[in-house]
Amino acid sequence: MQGRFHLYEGYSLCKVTFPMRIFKLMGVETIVVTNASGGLCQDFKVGDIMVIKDHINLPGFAGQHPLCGPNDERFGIRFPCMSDAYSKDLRKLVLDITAELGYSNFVHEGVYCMVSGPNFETIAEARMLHILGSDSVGMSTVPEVTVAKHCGLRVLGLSLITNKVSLDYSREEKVNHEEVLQISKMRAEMLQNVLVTFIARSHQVETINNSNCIYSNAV
Ligand SMILES: O=P(O)(O)O[C@H]1O[C@H](CO)[C@@H](O)[C@H]1O
Ligand SMILES: Nc1nc2[nH]cnc2c(=O)[nH]1
Repeated sequence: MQGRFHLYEGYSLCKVTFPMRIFKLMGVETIVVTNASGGLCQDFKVGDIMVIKDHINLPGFAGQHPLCGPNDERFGIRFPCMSDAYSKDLRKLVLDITAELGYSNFVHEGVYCMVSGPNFETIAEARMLHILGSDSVGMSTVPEVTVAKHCGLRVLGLSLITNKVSLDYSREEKVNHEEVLQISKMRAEMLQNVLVTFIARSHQVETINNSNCIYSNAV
């Protein structure tokens, strides 16, 4: 896919996640999700890639959850497990690939937190998210991954750190969407290299077949 639907654009989470169920019905088994996010982890630098190892579904805590409502048993169970939403095998494969490509210095694993947006975080909000265990924050991905996991798709998630989120009242810099787009363009080729190699090698991971799907926005 080129682009995605966002909650902040006014789409329901049912619409935001609809492509996942279409992919499932098409026979796709694995999805690769990419996004842009703000770095909360102080070790992260602008331009780093975060391999998503877990997420925090903040809108979900407030009842904005794509699986609310009657459960469609054709896709998955009522109470799905979410503790392994991001495949360990796929994470290992992509970490091996980035090491081989010489990218290790700017690739990390971390926890992505979804907020609804559309505003960027206040400093107090950013501090709270950091304390809660988030390494980066963005406005997408989590609903799609939740629905993908619900219907048995395997997920690889890559997040490009496009800006550092300010946790400090004395810092003057302000995040803006142009910066997000600019860093995304800057890193597009590198991410493409990673993904092309990942797809070529994905047969090495036992249960992957060739039915992979890339689902990205900013990159
Ligand atoms: O759509 P993704 O890649 O998550 O992009 C992120 O960047 C945009 C804000 O600059 C928001 O859409 C946010 O979610
Ligand atoms: N919420 C949020 N989304 C982003 N997308 C890219 N950067 C950011 C950020 O700092 N905060």
